Amino acid sequence: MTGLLVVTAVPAEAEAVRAGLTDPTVTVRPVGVGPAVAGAATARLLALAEATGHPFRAVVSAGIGGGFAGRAPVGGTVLGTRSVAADLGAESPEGFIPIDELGMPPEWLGGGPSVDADPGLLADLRQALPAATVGAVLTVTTVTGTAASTLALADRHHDAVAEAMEGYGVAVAATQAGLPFVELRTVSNPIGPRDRDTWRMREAFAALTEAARALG
Ligand SMILES: O=C(O)c1cccc(C(=O)CC[C@H]2O[C@@H](n3cnc4c(=O)[nH]cnc43)[C@H](O)[C@@H]2O)c1
Repeated sequence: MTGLLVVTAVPAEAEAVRAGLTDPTVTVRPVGVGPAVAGAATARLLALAEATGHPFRAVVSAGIGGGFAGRAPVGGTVLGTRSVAADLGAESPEGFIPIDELGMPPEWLGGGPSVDADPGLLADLRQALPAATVGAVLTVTTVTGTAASTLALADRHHDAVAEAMEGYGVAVAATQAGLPFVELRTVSNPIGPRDRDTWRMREAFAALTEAARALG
């Protein structure tokens, strides 16, 4: 049995995680942006590891993300209680309808539109990262960039503290492989009207390196 698989979206996130690791059994791979490519690439990594007799024991979706104002500060660390496919559903004149309210059976969704973090893995990371904000992390395929959509998401998900673009896809891949999963994010920007000048990538990458010390 090999160690933990940590997947990030982009190589810069993977480098930030590697810089903080103290456990040599942790494998870090950048798998691409968005839930589809990240989920497919994670599934392939897990299958290859299994086929070569070195299966991973757990999967972490890690990287930077946006934080909901008042819930997760820029520069801070977030541990996901669950990863939610927040824009999977249907628009209607009355507003967004989540996929699970459209009458589709959960098995068509790989278990449902939200995957819970493994309780043991989450508890270990909470202990190692006591300052982290703990709550749901939304997975979106479009970065939220208006006040109206920020409000709608925050209203729909009272437990949500952050959003990113890969967690749910990686969570489905881990779950289908029967492996524990958790999402770890550091906050690079507030969620809201798009203003690239407010993004604090350097702080978020530094926080990711610090948080990675807890992995393994
Ligand atoms: O949005 C941009 O302008 C942009 C340009 C170049 C690079 C990036 C990234 O490296 C983002 C990678 C990764 O970050 C996550 N992320 C960060 N902030 C948010 C957010 O507010 N909402 C959703 N996702 C966010 C996401 O997981 C990306 O894959 C960005």
